[in-house]
Amino acid sequence: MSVDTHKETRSFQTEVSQLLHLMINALYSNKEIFLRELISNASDACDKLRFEALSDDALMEGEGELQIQVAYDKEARTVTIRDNGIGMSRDDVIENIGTIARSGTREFLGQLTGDQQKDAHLIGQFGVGFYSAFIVADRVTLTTRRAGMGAEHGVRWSSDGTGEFTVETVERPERGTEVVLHLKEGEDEFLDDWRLRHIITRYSDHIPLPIRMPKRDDEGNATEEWETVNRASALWTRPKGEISDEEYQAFYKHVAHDFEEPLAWTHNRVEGRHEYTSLLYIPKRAPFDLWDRDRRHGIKLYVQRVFIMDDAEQLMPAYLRFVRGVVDSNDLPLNISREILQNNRIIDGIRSGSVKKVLGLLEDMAKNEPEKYQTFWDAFGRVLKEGPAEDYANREQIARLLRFASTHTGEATQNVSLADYVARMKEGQDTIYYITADNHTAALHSPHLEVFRKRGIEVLLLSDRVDEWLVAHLTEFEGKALKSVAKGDLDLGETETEEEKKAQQEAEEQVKELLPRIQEALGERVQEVRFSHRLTDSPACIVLSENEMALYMQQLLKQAGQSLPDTKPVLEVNPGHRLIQRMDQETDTERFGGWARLLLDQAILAEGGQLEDPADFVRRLNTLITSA
Ligand SMILES: Nc1ncnc2c1ncn2[C@@H]1O[C@H](COP(=O)(O)OP(=O)(O)OP(=O)(O)O)[C@@H](O)[C@H]1O
Repeated sequence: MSVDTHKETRSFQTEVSQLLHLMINALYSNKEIFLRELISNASDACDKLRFEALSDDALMEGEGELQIQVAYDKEARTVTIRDNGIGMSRDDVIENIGTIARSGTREFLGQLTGDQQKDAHLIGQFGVGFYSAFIVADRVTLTTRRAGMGAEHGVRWSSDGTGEFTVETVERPERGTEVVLHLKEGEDEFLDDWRLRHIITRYSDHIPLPIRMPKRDDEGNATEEWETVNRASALWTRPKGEISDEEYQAFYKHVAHDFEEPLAWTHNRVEGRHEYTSLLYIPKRAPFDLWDRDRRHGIKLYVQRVFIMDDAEQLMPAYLRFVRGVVDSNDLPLNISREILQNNRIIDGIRSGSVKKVLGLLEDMAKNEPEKYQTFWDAFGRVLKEGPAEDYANREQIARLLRFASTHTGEATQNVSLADYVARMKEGQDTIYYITADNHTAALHSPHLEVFRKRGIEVLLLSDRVDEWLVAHLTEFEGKALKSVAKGDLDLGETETEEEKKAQQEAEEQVKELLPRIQEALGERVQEVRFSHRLTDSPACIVLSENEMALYMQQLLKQAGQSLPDTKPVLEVNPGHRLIQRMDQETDTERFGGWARLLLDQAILAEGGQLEDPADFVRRLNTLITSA
């Protein structure tokens, strides 16, 4: 095979250029992180080689010890990071360095504001990896060779970070990657032995490979000898008591590619039937692509300290996809593949054990550190809400972790637990009431809440997309049924006083001829017209049957192109309302029909539904107003 050696100049993908520009400003105050990022990449590359070499020993090319080297050259004003890991082919380089192949990148860039501090957070969440080199360097040259390929397949990539890069094929006997940073004017602080060692021990101490720097002689001059600067043992293998919070935090930043501290972690060595160690973290913030259910999961799988794979989604269910960390098994075979992981008893055991640990960690936090838990909930609550549907076995424990907005406060913050709700239930109340709506305000102002307000009964206000899905699977909590206030018959049972019952009966008696008239006027448009026990201020509302989807959800699905069975709503009218009483007096059939349609249409609108012919609605409304 002939080798394509030509040198080509290419442009960065537009997104990369934008990111580079914004990142350099936003992260400047934190510039030393470039070293952590490049060491992280080097360590990942060594992990990958070790794994691939399990099935193809030749990839090691006779050089067994994996290591990372960091050096600097005062004269040339360069810092070099070198690894003997998997390396890259020419195609790999073009694909990996110079493009960002992540969905949602454009949306992410759109969120950046130019406000340095805010952007730094966002960019941190996004992860800048290799590109962070350009914070301190005005030229970066990466030379690499993929393990197992001939020396003639070396590749050199070079760029000043302003829009273009060059790639050429070069001779490179050593496998692995070398990144040379030509420092910008004023960045000489990194041409310092002590400074570099300090950064390495601060951020990369836990990297399980040796990170080496040239040994210095008594005069401070570099010798030919290399010495290990970091601790170089896998953090999770050490006893808990010997690991400081700072070490746990630094390790998190490495595994999670996050710039922020984690919110909490749980570190466990499990012995017995299966032996494994897990170190699992809850991040503080949601990564920008968390909502994508197909995105990569954050657990790294190791077998006896050998890295096996990233994003082992079999280790964490989707509703806990925000968890990051490592699992290291002693029982799995080293040659395990993704396919084998699928139906593996050991993996199933590790997974259910890890889920328990995470749920336990969250439960502790909710109990002992409610403010911290709120931070967690605000970031990841919507994901956790997928839990009861996905994880039937743990649904009670998950239910205890849920938080909702509620009429108790009326605020949009989701901070009411089901247990809080139950503790406040009225005498005689045996049901947990909720309403689902398109947004918090719509929920809070729904006519369905009127009678609950009057009786002082709390209603949970559910307005996340996932909520309909949640309540379809979570039908009870501690023996109390969860029920939508907008669906099915409403029986407020013993909370209704005799007096209230009597007043309702009288009001119904007064307008009792009305129901068949409205029914006739609306014909096929409704399933049934009946008197309501739900309303105090509104004249009418739509009621759905127990297993029907809320109107705003039906709307969403229709917009997404799904065809739904045509269902007809039940219209409930408020016998005590003036509009209803006036309709009772209306003798003109045509005008009565107009009022009846208006009643139905406004009830649909209040429910977040959409009218089939809004212009017609407006015309009818105006006719009625002018004739009234
Ligand atoms: N030293 C290296 N050896 C081999 N491949 C590397 C090396 N550095 C980077 N790469 C490749 O380039 C890709 C992009 O690296 P980059 O640091 O930009 O992002 P990342 O590490 O994938 O994620 P993040 O942006 O979250 O850090 C890596 O996924 C890897 O495939």
